[in-house]
Amino acid sequence: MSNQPLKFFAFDVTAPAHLTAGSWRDPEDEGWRYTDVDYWTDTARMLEDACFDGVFFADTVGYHDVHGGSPDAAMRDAAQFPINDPALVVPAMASVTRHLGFGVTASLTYEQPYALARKFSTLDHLTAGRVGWNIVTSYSESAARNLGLGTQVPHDKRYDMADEYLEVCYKLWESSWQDDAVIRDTEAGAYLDPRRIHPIGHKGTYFEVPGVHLCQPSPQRTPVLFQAGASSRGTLFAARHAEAVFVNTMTPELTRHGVDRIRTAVARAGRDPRSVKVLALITVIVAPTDAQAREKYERHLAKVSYEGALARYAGWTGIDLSNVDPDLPLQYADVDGSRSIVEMFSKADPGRTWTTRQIAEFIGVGGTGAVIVGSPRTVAAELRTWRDVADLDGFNLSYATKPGGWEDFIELALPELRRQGLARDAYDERATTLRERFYGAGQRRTLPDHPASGIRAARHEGGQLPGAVGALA
Ligand SMILES: Cc1cc2nc3c(=O)[nH]c(=O)nc-3n(C[C@H](O)[C@H](O)[C@H](O)COP(=O)(O)O)c2cc1C
Repeated sequence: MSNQPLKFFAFDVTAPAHLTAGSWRDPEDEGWRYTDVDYWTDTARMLEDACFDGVFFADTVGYHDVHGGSPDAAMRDAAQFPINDPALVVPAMASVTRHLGFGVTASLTYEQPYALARKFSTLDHLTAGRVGWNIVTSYSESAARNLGLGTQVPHDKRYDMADEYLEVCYKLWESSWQDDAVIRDTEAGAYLDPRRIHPIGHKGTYFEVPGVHLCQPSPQRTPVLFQAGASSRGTLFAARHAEAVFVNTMTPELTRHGVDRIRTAVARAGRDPRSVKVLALITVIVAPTDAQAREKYERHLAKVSYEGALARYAGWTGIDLSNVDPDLPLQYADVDGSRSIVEMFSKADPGRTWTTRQIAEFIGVGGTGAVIVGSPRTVAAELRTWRDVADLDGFNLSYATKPGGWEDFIELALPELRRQGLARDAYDERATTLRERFYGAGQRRTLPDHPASGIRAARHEGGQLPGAVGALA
């Protein structure tokens, strides 16, 4: 268990509504401003003033059309739809901040590694090393249909492809360019020294990338790698590649089982299990007193869209519950969508069964994460319990309305968390990149036991460089 101050990320999406079904109906909610760049720069300033570690953007390249066999319910409730590309607001947010990190979800199923590696190198340059990639393989049939695959790649095969995808990215980020390849030698007439830029020569089962990376080395080279799929295959993937995992939550005890499983898998993969940071999805509803917080929560509950919640569940998992008796208990089924979400409402707690109605009620506020409701003291006590029981490093904070949910957290809960040593009140000025935020000042590159470091070492430090593109005259 970590005694460091907790890490806090704001969990958001570039869409009018995220995990709380019907949040947009609250007059205080400003989710509709997602198309306005000022909204994002204001949010960035607010989070940096409060010393948040970062903002964490969810994303999907599909829409929820499984519920009732149509996208109607998702469209009516703005259930993660319409949705813009989060990567494109990051440079604007970075330009008004110096410390805030950016976790950006991007699917590897619909973009070649060569193109994605370039996108993240660009973001790492423009954020001065403050970017992380939340690696997802996507759960959405509609994404597969509209992006040319017809149907989804089967669940476990997606992760097999993802392993090779990461290998290609590591080669591009870590080994293609030497640190000193940009020389800007006006005398010799050479901006670059081609001898220091190397083709990666990758030819694998799924990908072929013979050439060089398009970008010069960025501050972190490999962005901080996040992962959030907790099925058996997903956990194996996380154990190899993730530097931080993002977990759903129901109770601290159940979350602990998942966290133990991840740390055991990390150790089996030959890495230090404590080096993988665990962030939990949580929504905090805080007010000056417990009673006022409860009232606020009831107000949010009254606005929850039952159909909107089920449209989300159906989209995430591929399971349509629209024609199921809402009070019948449900059982686990293997799906090509998110298996961890199906597991959460079936196998995770052997002592409990779930009905459609209960799933909709749970998801309604804060999605697949627990909701903490109370005064600043209650919230601090709860977060401490979650940290200790579930062995967490921090939280990804969702909201019932935005930006009010985070404003309340910052104004009311943070001072108490700071008093109790649970939250920082200043940034470490020496740790300027996102990776240093996790591992301390000076650690801009992946840790030695990470596979990206293996590729870096094999190509550079071992002196065995692959053939250079050309030679300077
Ligand atoms: C807390 C949390 C947040 C997630 N956010 C996203 C997201 O924004 N976009 C996405 O495509 N998948 C998201 N996922 C889905 C997973 O990353 C994963 O691709 C999916 O759950 C399927 O993998 P699994 O069967 O191993 O769980 C999220 C999962 C969790 C637990």
